[in-house]
Amino acid sequence: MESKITLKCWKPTPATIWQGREDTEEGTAGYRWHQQVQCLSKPDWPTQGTVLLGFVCEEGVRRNQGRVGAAGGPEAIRKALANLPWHDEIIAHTEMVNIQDQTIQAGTHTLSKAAIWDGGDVICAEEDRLLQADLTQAQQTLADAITGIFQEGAKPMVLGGGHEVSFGSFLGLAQWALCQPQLPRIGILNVDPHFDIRKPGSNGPSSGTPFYQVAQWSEAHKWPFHYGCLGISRWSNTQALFQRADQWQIQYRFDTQLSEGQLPETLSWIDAFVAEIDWLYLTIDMDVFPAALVPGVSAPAAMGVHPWVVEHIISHLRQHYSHKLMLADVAELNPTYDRDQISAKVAARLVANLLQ
Ligand SMILES: N=CN[C@@H](CCC(=O)O)C(=O)O
Ligand SMILES: [Mn+2]
Ligand SMILES: [Mn+2]
Repeated sequence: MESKITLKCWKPTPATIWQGREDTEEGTAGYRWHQQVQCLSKPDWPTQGTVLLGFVCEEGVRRNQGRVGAAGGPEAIRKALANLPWHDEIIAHTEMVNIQDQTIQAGTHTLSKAAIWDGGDVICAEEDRLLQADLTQAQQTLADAITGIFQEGAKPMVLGGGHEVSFGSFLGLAQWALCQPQLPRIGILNVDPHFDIRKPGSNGPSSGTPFYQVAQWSEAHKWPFHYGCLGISRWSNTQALFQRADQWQIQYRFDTQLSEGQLPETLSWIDAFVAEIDWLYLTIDMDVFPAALVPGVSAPAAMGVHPWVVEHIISHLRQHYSHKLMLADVAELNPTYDRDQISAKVAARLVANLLQ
């Protein structure tokens, strides 16, 4: 089934992005991601596996007075992913086609979990950047793509884009929740020094407002607002934001509580958060990491959380809550300010750790 997304806002990924080293002497055991990921030429979603979906958008960052460049995030993440070693079962390309065409009989293969498709990009068109409607339209297109992927039986993994990606990601999962016989409780876990609960200003929603928008949407739909933040910096949020976080009973841990030594407490905090929900949406803002390690972001953090800690969090979620972890995205990678692709490589590792 072709999903009803606005094709004006969607582009397939050129297969040429998926390039890298080839260790031919090792056979398939030497494969990397570029030898396994298959690009979809149309938004005609597969019935299994994971679909990488880019959100080519920095309009929210611009409106939030940030350094633009995050629209280049999805391409930079794909290029960094391309050369990573593949750590799952190998699927022959003909089998990928067959999986998509559903011509393989059920039970004749065990490879469906390993399939990773490149589902192209949702675009916030450059020529229309000054129009609020287009950010909203891009977020809605992303949401519809996500819902369509779930409907077909696959899972989306979203590559941002500014953190305005999160309103689209949430909406996509929420639309899928509304299709369920019993409404699941959705929780959002944001790994970020910022709450991103600013009130939209006169220029509309931005990268600083996504969870304010989620809170409003939830209130309008009489849904509870389960929102937790890991890595909040005292020095990256004003009193107004802390007051709103308290008023909305947002649960959070500070960056100063996220050292490796404090992992047991952090993982217990996560256990308590996840116990209250049925579906988890994980969003990782790349500006949570120290700028010295991850310089390629819109708003760099002076100190931040070490990537090891975030990798531990991902392993914990995968090990204990893979049945609840429905959706993840990575936001705010800005290749314009990157150095030797190191930020893109950190983002790619996070994505790879979430999937393999
Ligand atoms: N996505 C969020 N961005 C931060 C930006 C902070 C800054 O520019 O320093 C925020 O709105 O709080
Ligand atoms: Mn953010
Ligand atoms: Mn942030």
